[in-house]
Amino acid sequence: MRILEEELFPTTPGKGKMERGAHHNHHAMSRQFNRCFASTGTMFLWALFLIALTASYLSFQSFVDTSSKYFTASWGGLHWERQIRSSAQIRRPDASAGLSVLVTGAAGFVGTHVSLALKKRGDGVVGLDNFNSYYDPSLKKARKSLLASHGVFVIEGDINDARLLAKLFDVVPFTHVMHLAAQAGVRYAIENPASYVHSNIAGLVTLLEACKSADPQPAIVWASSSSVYGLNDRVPFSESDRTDQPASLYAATKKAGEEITHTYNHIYGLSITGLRFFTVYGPWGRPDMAYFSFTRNILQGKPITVYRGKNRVDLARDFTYIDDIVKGCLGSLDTARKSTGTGGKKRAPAQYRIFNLGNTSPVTVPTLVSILEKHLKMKAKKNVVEMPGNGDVPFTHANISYARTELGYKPTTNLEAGLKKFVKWYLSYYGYARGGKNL
Ligand SMILES: O=C(O)[C@H]1O[C@H](OP(=O)(O)OP(=O)(O)OC[C@H]2O[C@@H](n3ccc(=O)[nH]c3=O)[C@H](O)[C@@H]2O)[C@H](O)[C@@H](O)[C@H]1O
Repeated sequence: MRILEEELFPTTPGKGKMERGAHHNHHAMSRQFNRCFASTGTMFLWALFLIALTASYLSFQSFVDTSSKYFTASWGGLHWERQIRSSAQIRRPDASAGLSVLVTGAAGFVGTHVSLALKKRGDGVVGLDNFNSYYDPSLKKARKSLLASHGVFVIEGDINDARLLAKLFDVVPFTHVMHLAAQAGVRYAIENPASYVHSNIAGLVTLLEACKSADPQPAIVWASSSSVYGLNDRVPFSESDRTDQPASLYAATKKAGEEITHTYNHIYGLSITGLRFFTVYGPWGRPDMAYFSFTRNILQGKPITVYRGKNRVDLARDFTYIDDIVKGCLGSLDTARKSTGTGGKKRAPAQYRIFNLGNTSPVTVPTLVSILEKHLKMKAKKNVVEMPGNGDVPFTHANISYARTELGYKPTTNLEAGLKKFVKWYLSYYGYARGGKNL
């Protein structure tokens, strides 16, 4: 018994046996050697087995982590369905003219504003958001509370959760989907490329699958991006300009979204409107964006980094105020024609549109900083550095003629006025207005 154990689990494989073997004849030695070799081989197999076991345990753990990260939301039940139905209820005087909209990314910046605007005019709104931690989730929770106080219910869930989506379309026959959930940010794609594929590609397809199978099929309005113009240098950017030279993975996933939505329009008759937003800013904005992080740093006396293009040329953006964007979104929902498919089959050609929603007057980043300095009554500590090659483009500038004609879109807030409103909100939200503190 002891021998067997020694063969199976030698403490120092081979060593002792070879030393003993020196006193035996050649055959005995080779027998010993074979046995020793067999023992080493057995141990090797055991080691392999243990490694495989550990690897499968780890990958299972990561699968569990990933799944639970995305789908931890607890949803379902009668109370939950009642909340959804109530939130989706149209309360316009003429209910037949009202919309019932599923807003994805509802606790996001644009999602919050669009949801509020729809609710205020009596449309039904149900929000969906995964509350991920790309930026401070407490800001998203605060937006959720704001929405709740206006009667908009936001479900905590992921657009990749097909079961949840199917359930939602089961509970409410949404007329429209305003799809704003996405992994945003141009430069973050270098750090976390997978998150862009997860939300902007996989999530989009899961959502489109749910919309295609829904009965009735909703019309879809969704957020593309000015970044699809990439290295295009024809100004101002028109919808017909080339968009095949993206400068970032973010841009590439938004461009892919335009192609993917086209496919669903073509095959299944989904009505699609893609909106190319140009650097949207305003109250309740995104902390990862330049105007927001500059404000935070200026108030805290910390330096800001201002990127500059090649040959010391300032970067410029067609910064667009949130209220103008909201008008463009509502105009798109109102003019969207119905989807034409049923039972997952197209019955007739459906509408497919893409619009620029910009402000039409680009402003340089140093000018953005001076406007903030003026409103904050504080000087920024600026580090001017050459733009790192991580996805930025030198400038953006929207031609909005098409949106003006089709949607009646007409931006009315310039950067000076819009930043004034943003700073007012920022000071109040973070407690400065009450002599409070930096967050
Ligand atoms: O239109 C869009 O489709 C995109 O708009 C937005 O991207 P951008 O236009 O890059 O906005 P934003 O980060 O505010 O940088 C503004 C300027 O400040 C410069 N910038 C930025 C950071 C910094 O530290 N320093 C700096 O100079 C920077 O080089 C740039 O010139 C959205 O984030 C994005 O999700 C997408 O929707």
